[in-house]
Amino acid sequence: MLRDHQWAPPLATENYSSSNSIDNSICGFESLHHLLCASLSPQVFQEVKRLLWGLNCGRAVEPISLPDPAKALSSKHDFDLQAFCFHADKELLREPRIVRVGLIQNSIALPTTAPFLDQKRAIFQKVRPIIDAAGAAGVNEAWIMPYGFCTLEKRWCELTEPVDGESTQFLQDLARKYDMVIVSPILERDLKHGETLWNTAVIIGNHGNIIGKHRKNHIPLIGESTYYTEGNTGHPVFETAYGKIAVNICYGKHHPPNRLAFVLNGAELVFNPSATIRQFSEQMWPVEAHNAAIANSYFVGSINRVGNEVFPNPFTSGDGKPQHTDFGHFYVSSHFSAPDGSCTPSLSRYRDGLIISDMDLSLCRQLKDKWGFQMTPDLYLQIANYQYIAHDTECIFHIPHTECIAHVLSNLDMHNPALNKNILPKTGSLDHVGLFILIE
Ligand SMILES: NC(=O)NCCC(=O)O
Repeated sequence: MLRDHQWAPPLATENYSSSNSIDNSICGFESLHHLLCASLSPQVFQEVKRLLWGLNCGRAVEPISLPDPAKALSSKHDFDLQAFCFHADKELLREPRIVRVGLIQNSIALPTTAPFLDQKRAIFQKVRPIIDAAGAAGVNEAWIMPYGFCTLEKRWCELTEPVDGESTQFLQDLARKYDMVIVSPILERDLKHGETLWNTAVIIGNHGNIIGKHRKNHIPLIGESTYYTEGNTGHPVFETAYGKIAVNICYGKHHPPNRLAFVLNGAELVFNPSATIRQFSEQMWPVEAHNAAIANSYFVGSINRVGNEVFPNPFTSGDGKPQHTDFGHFYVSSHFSAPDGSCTPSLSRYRDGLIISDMDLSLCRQLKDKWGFQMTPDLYLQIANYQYIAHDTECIFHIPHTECIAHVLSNLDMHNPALNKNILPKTGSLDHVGLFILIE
């Protein structure tokens, strides 16, 4: 949007691999949606939109208008603000279950060389007006710190917090103030159990209470695995005042059985807070999110970090390329995907932003009834058991904390005791989560 008027179609010979490397835009546009809207005739754009973003109840996903104070905050603090609505069919026996959900994408606020406490507090200050803007909150993987894991330096461990630490306290006040549920992904230090580190999402209830936590359950081999291991919280689904939610942290989005486990435990909305760059997964980003929503009949909220983070000491990424001081451009592009295959456009590829969506959670059940993708869970449970046996000899000593077992048991039991009987041997270890907000 910022530079749309300067854009001209690229020459056929132009090297697309460098076409977005200067300002991280897409040929001068903030998002694919902006690019196509400006480049195609209205009729062609309508048809392209139908194919790329789908139809919800027979119509394009509708933008909705937001109150003026929210728009004023977005102009004043220069963040992208977009809002949409997903409908469901009217049911005879159930009232619509409409919730309003927000995802926040944000960059770090100070250079990675600034004192750590200043870095963290500056992010709080920056995110505060975005949360104020919609009375909704957003998600990023480990949102209160740079993505320092790529450097392999252990100094970033100083930015760990316990589940009830400073960032949780900061968000608890806002959760109470706006009556919203917030998911906050942090680098957790478990002070009660040997100071173990985890990549964790804390789920804060609308009364400021801590509902629970989830620990990232698939760790990519790109540095993170030298800080923490796979989480031990299973696939918890959290009953909130507004709906049943789960968090599938970043790399977990690539694992279909992982995505399936959340719906088997009752999830209606799954957040995917991420920290990832173009070279890894930009082309997979919308495809995997939409696929997760379709295959599991739940809504997905995908969020990524913003910007390029430059670190003081050069490092390599183990790919044979020269040393560098930044990991790469986080392509951001936060958006929502719905169980019927429709989705919202993405937020800016390079600016902070807040995307809000009203969604009727009835759509989850309606799609289950229509397509029946969950009619044959036993097939998948056999696979789950097989995998468990295959790993058994290696993993037998990985006994989760009692507290975690209890947590997993209660979550599983609550939603599907019949299936849990079979799932328990596999999920007898715990995982974690990210950050999002529900309003109303
Ligand atoms: N942070 C993280 O899990 N990154 C993995 C890369 C990706 O999944 O795109």
